[in-house]
Amino acid sequence: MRPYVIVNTAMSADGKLSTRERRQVKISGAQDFNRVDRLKAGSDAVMVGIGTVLADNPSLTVKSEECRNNRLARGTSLHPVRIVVDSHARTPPDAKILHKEEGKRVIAISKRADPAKVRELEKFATVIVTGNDRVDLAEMLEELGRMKIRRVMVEGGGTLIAGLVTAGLVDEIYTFVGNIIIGGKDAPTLADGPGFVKESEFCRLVLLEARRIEDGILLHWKVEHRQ
Ligand SMILES: NC(=O)C1=CN([C@@H]2O[C@H](COP(=O)(O)OP(=O)(O)OC[C@H]3O[C@@H](n4cnc5c(N)ncnc54)[C@H](OP(=O)(O)O)[C@@H]3O)[C@@H](O)[C@H]2O)C=CC1
Ligand SMILES: Nc1nc(O)c(N)c(N[C@@H]2O[C@H](COP(=O)(O)O)[C@@H](O)[C@H]2O)n1
Repeated sequence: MRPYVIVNTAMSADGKLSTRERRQVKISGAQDFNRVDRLKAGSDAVMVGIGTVLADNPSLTVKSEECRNNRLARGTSLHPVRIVVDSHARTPPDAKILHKEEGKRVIAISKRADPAKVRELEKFATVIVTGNDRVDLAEMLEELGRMKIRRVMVEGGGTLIAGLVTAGLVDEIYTFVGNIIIGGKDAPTLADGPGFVKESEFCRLVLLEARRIEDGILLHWKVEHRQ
């Protein structure tokens, strides 16, 4: 069974996740960062696409002492499993996600990945192989389920989220909308990729909550799955 998948992103008031050069922007304030930390701490795994690793070099660790202690008290590892979706094994061997603090890492690759790069990554991470040229997201999630990962938080970016949404693999979405305009038609958004053409293909959402946090608003959506 695939894990429950929760997407979390911060976007500007005009719906951008970062600048057109894919430069990371601080959109959330301290209060929202704490919420994200709690969401992460409550997950078995946190996932990003290779685009985010190359652009931001994130560590994806749980930050607050309280959240770390709660995880340890529950008998789980200090940090959720950190997962990179990376068809061609482009994750730099010195990426922070592979080295910052203890914990399990998973790199999901396709059959087309360069074996030499894969061998290098296997020193730091468990490698899952699905798909011929691109990671098969449904198969990857099934494999994560077999690894006893029940709840995955996806931190982005827009290309990976679009792939997951298109494949009907997302259950909930949190979007924090901050009080800035980043602009630029080429700046990343929540769901990039080719987009849907027909209205019947659109991903439908149910609004669970809209809450002010500092100078922005948090939207919490549930995804309506097609029967
Ligand atoms: N504000 C926020 O909350 C966040 C912002 N960001 C921003 O987002 C940007 C990065 O986003 P983006 O460039 O879209 O990269 P992503 O992190 O979404 O990674 C996309 C890559 O994932 C790989 N991938 C493998 N299989 C699939 C699949 N089946 N479907 C989709 N993708 C797949 C592809 O590379 P390959 O084919 O090589 O495997 C693809 O190019 C950065 O600017 C970052 O700062 C990121 C996270 C959160
Ligand atoms: N929640 C949130 N708010 C913002 O303003 C952001 N820019 C992001 N970006 C995401 O956070 C990751 C940073 O992870 P680490 O602090 O290195 O653990 C970054 O890669 C984006 O995924 N998120």
